[in-house]
Amino acid sequence: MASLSSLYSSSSPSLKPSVKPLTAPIRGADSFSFPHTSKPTHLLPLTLSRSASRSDISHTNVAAKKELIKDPNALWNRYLDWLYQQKELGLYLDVSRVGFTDEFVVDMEKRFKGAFKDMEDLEKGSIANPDEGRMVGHYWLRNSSLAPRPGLKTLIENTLDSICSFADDIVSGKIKPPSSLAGRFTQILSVGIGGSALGPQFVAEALAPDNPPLKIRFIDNTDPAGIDHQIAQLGPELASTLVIVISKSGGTPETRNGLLEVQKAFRDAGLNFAKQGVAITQENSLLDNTARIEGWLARFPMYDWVGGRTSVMSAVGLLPAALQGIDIREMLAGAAIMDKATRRTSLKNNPAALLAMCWYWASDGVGSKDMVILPYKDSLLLFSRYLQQLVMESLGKEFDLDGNTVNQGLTVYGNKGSTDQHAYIQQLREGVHNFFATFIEVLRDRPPGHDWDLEPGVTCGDYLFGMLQGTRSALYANGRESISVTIEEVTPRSVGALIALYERAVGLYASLVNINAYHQPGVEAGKKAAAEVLALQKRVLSVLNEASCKDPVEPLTLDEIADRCHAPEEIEMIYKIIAHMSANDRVLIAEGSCGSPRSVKVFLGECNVDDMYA
Ligand SMILES: O=P(O)(O)OC[C@H]1O[C@](O)(CO)[C@@H](O)[C@@H]1O
Repeated sequence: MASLSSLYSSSSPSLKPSVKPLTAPIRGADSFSFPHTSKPTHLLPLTLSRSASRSDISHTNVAAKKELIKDPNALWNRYLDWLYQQKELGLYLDVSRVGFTDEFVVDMEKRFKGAFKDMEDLEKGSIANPDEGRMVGHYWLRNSSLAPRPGLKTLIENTLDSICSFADDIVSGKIKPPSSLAGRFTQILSVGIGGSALGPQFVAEALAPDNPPLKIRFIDNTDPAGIDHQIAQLGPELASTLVIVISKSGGTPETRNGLLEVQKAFRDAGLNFAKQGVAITQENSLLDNTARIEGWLARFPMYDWVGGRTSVMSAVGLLPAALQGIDIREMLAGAAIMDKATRRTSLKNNPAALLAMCWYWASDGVGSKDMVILPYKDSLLLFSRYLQQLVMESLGKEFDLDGNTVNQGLTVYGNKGSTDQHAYIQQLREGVHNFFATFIEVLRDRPPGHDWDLEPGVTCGDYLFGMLQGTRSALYANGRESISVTIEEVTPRSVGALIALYERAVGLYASLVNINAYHQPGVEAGKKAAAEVLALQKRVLSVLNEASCKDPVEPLTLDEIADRCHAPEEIEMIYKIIAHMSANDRVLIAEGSCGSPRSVKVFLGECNVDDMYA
């Protein structure tokens, strides 16, 4: 394995914005109203600063709230007029409670021409991620014939076949764990973070049967206590645990740490990790090479042209799903149907375009309002967390494609209904008006034959339904806009479709606001800073070691340590490093009070003449 510092290496692209004026659209001052009652909405070229535009907009909404349609007939007609249905999937989209105007739609239809063209080019293999010089091909995963080269088509199909047959062999016990005590694999421990965890987590929560052939657990952080907890929960079943290490880059520090911790647990238990380890990563990545050299049980590919946050229909999401007994071909089929539906170039008949249009309307095309996702179904609990990365890592960008500073984004949060009704819906209805809601409704309450009336004529599911409809109405009555997505059941097909719907909506929205949705340059800054902290920690230890090897030992103040590290400007960070190490029983001894850092004097409990910290 490479050293920590090499794993932290940063490659943030240098984006130099030009000084062109910002031209972002906003809606007009009297625009928060429905057709028939509204004055025209204009998309104005904006040359003000962003803060100016935001305050203008919030005043707009407060003032215009009164203009919402209250007449039930007019609302019903709007509902009928805009209701979208995808028959094959049993999916409906209702945008009637978003207040866009006819004029806005006409303007957006023009803008969508460009967005549809961008999407068409992307699907044909254009370099849709220009900073990284990459194609963006997650749509090919569910329809390999779209792949721009025959070799890619074959790769996609072969990988899918090998996922299915490997999963079958594991589930059937044809491939067994090496320990003679373990009959067959019973558990999966998935190690990965971000897009290498969120998709598998969402799919597992949504679709895993009550008694899956293999149960799944996740290590998705570098929190030692969290890792210990997962391993402790496995207990003796570690011997029958398939460890799937997922990292597109193969060098993400948190994932590497998770792997090292799990490998140690295997060593401590006298188990052979390699015979239970599976890697999902790009060919020749650090992880891939490690898995190959150590002879892990299996390796599956990640592709350059699939981003982490859209990787759930690659081996990243499909392998864990198949091992849990989830029908992955149905997931892919649902996504493929949705892909077809969202390729249509008529705004009204394209559910992803309708979503993107509503986001644009509701957030003024500048993220001025947050998107609250409210699935009324426990199994969809993680949908909002999944969407948080998909939407925010894709749309949260400083620069647009022309280098203008735009600070774009759309904040996503949510949990589930009706639970949230007893948490934050109070603020949504009556408090600060900084959001729009998306209700995810599931028509089927529970499998047929299990329902019963807990009151005459009323089931438990009727309550859930009532809570959803009640909240939607109550929010609307107070001028809060909402979108409703309805599916018949939570199935592999509908989950695949939901994922595809939002992937496409994000892509279209990104085109509308002219940003690259497929890179994440901002994440690099935090990684780089973390690497610097760890490098400073090594210098601190080295300085302390030198002082502690003296006779007598020379305890150092924080100022002295900072001076000897040639980093006086880092004194606060040095204090935090020392406080953290001392809280964790390291060899370091700190005298004085942590509450008054100037009183602290530090030396090492052991002197290391070879200075292993240098
Ligand atoms: O799969 P990897 O390469 O380990 O990356 C994990 C996650 O880290 C990010 O790059 C952000 O740091 C995400 O985009 C990605 O999903």
